[in-house]
Amino acid sequence: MRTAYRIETVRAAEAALMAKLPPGALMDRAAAGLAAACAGLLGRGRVSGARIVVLAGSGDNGGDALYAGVRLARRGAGVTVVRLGSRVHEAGLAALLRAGGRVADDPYAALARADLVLDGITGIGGHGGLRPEAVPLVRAARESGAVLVAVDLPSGVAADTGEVAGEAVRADATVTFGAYKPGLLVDPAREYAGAVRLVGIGLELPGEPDLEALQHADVAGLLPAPAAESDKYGRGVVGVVAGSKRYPGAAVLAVAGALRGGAGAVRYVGPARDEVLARFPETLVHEGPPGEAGRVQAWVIGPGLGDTPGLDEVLAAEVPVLVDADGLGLLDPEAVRSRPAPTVLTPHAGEAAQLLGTSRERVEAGRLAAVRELAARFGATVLLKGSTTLVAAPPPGPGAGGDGPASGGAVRVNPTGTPWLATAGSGDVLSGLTGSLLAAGLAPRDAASAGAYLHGLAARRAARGAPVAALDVADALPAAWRDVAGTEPGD
Ligand SMILES: NC(=O)C1=CN([C@@H]2O[C@H](COP(=O)(O)OP(=O)(O)OC[C@H]3O[C@@H](n4cnc5c(N)ncnc54)[C@H](O)[C@@H]3O)[C@@H](O)[C@H]2O)[C@@H](O)CC1
Ligand SMILES: Nc1ncnc2c1ncn2[C@@H]1O[C@H](COP(=O)(O)OP(=O)(O)O)[C@@H](O)[C@H]1O
Ligand SMILES: [K+]
Repeated sequence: MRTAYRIETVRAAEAALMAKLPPGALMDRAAAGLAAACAGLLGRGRVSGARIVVLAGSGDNGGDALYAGVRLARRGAGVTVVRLGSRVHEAGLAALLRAGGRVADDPYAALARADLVLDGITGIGGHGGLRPEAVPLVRAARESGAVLVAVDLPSGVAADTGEVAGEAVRADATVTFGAYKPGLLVDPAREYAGAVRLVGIGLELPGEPDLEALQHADVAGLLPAPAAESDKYGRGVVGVVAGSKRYPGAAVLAVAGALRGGAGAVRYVGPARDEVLARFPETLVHEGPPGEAGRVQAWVIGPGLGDTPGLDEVLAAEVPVLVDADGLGLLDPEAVRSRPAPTVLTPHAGEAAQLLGTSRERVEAGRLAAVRELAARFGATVLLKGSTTLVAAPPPGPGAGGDGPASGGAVRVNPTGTPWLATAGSGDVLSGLTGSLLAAGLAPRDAASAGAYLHGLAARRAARGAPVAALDVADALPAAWRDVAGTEPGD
């Protein structure tokens, strides 16, 4: 599990640790890790003679960068400091000057010649994005061809939310201290961070993070496996209400996902029975209303459904329900909140915007806030799809499903996937898959995060650098499942 903590928590852990250590010890640890990472990026034997520029802001983030500069200067690098703001970390600057570093006469000339630039403008103390005077320097650093290394965070991004107001440093790599910050894992900020390396500085952090990303072994521990005596009903039946005369394909895709999600049987309800059966003869089909379809342990409703017949009936069922696509358009928060069984909503940013009464752009700029807000408003587990897929469980309530702690618990960020997934119908596969995991007995937050994980992995396998169609993703799900399930704990 990869975990991330917000600024307040990191600062509290830092304060507790600093109280036990001599002054400067933590910054020294951070600078040592940073310098080692820079040496690695420059390459073996390339530190001596390397031209390094430190962009130093006024806080401790600049201090880290300056002390890393000291270590690199002692190994023979030529280190030049560009001061931003009225003051810099004076002890750090003095140490760097003693080690042979100097303050740049012409910052742009220094940047143009640099092999590596350290962005020490702001870290977790930054607010309000890059200031105007920093913008041209950051652009010059980006255009210079030097390796651009962000210290703790790319300056200009919001550590807690992943939001980026205006310009920010686009780093090749970020060396972060003590803990990942949410912004390093959530777009748009994630994209600015480049390759992220965590340097341990000995922080003791709380057991419950603000954000977590499952890894193979975590997902392996969640996936259902049939016992020797399981029958198909024991493994769970997932009901899929999807498709319409206009969009029969959505039904086929949702069923394709559902058949690969671990349920023992898939029941399809809707007008696309012929299309579904032609492709998947193993599907149980039903043409009447969902309530008469027979036993079902979890419902998926919405993909390609048009005007959503059956939504009220499905929501009335006392089993988990996943609502996607067209089903989301008519959703009444109170109807969802008052359900005794869990509900999972799987909007993309546009659908989330509609549900929240805001714009798509605002959802994409502030995904974490949007997913938390939706989970609270609907009392549902929400899987917000997109370039960073997030899963938030609701705060406790009738529909919470009992798997989230008091606050709703950590938001999960999905680490798999590929931009090739942005293809029509791939969301239908995901809703079928996730519904199937729900029917197999996974708790809502686990079903949603394991579903997103497998879906993203399958897409990567299917794509391997080329376009994929949604059905290719569904076809790659068993291989993705095997990759994950074959993982030993700790892998
Ligand atoms: N507290 C600790 O024990 C440790 C802190 N460390 C470093 O310290 C950093 C936090 O240091 P600080 O709290 O001093 O904060 P920062 O260095 O992140 O930034 C605060 C300073 O930047 C200025 N500032 C704020 N927003 C700005 C903006 N948009 N543009 C330009 N300047 C801006 C503020 O006036 C303040 O002087 C961490 O990110 C990390 O790099 C590490 O050394 C590890 C240990
Ligand atoms: N830029 C992106 N990078 C990675 N994955 C993406 C990106 N954009 C969309 N996706 C993923 O693609 C899928 C698209 O689903 P959705 O928007 O519901 O499309 P559809 O309704 O056509 O099925 C989701 O799993 C989503 O997370
Ligand atoms: K920085």
